[in-house]
Amino acid sequence: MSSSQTKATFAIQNGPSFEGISFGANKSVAGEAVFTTSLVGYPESMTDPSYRGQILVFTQPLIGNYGVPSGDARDEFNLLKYFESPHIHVVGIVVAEYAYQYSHWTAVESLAQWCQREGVAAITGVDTRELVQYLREQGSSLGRITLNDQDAVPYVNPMNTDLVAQVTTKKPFHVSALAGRARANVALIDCGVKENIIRCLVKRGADVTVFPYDYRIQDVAAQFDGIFLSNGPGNPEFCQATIANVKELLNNPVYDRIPIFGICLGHQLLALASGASTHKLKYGNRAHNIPAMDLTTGQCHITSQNHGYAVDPETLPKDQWKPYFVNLNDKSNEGMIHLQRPIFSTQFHPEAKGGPMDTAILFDKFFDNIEVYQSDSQKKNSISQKTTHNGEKSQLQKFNATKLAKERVLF
Ligand SMILES: NC(=O)CC[C@H](N)C(=O)O
Repeated sequence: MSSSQTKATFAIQNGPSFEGISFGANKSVAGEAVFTTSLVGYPESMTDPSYRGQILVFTQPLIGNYGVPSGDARDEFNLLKYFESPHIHVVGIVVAEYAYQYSHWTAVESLAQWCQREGVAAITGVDTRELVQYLREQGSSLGRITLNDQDAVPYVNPMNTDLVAQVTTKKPFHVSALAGRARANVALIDCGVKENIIRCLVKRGADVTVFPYDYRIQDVAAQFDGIFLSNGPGNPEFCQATIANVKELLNNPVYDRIPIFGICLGHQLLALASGASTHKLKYGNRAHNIPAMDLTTGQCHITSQNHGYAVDPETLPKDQWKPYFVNLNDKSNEGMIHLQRPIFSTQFHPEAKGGPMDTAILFDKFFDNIEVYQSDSQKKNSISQKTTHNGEKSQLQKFNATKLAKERVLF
């Protein structure tokens, strides 16, 4: 250790402590300690809003070697090219060996510089094998990073707070398909959506309107060809307003042809809205190579995942739903499909960029459902009649997508 380096400690509540060196912000932090076995994708993972409030331990020993790409770079849809959201959401990271030298054609700064700028703590020199063995046996635990010249901060459990409220867009915004390519209008409920999910939709020809997580989506459903429920952080039970809104979509027969697709938290919210339950997993699934079997075909897909909760498949109403995918490692539920309606959801991330793209085909399935719905104009019209009949007047008239913000509204 050189004289310019700051010593740091990573401690687990009621568990072991590890000494190391700080390479991040000059700040002590606390959160839920979780681990990922992904080999690549630290910029994507750290900016994924689903990681809000967590301290992320990387089992890949060398981290930082390809630096950090530009957070300003945009693609042809004006979406962030390299990040999943504009800022880092983990409160801290723990690595075995930080690569002080980085090299990559997209890199504009080092991981250390990025963490310092974003106020994120980072510690290197930790035996992450020993640490992860502990977390695997003990289950996910609270942890904290303390810079040794500072007082330790109290342990906090981010799962006791409404994290989705912190990451959802504050106002609706709109992302358009390329000119001349639009073939569907999709409403996306933003519980902490990743940029690549929006990209997967607009790339296939959707004009996407993104709504705050508690927006009464049933009031505007008439003007959309499909509804998407996003990923997001924390315990799904905190999203009571979203659950109530989705429940109305599920229970009112007027909506019974509208396609719905949910990913990760979106899957859990659909399950809760259907009357099923969720539980916290012992230590969650965070990796890019988790096998999930499609129960309708018997095929196994290698999937990207990042979740701490799971749906209890036996609590799904059997006359309406069947499990769609199952995790071949721990046998947890990985998705569900409606028996009568064009609705399905997955616990894994079919869009995930750091990992395999085996299941991106599920976005095509959503668009197939949308096409069927679009050709059923009678059904679509009955929704607009319902929304006007109620005296709640559809917000269709006053809702003009072209006037909306073009990116997420942070404050
Ligand atoms: N990536 C996600 O959407 C995570 C969902 C939920 N917060 C969980 O941890 O299970």
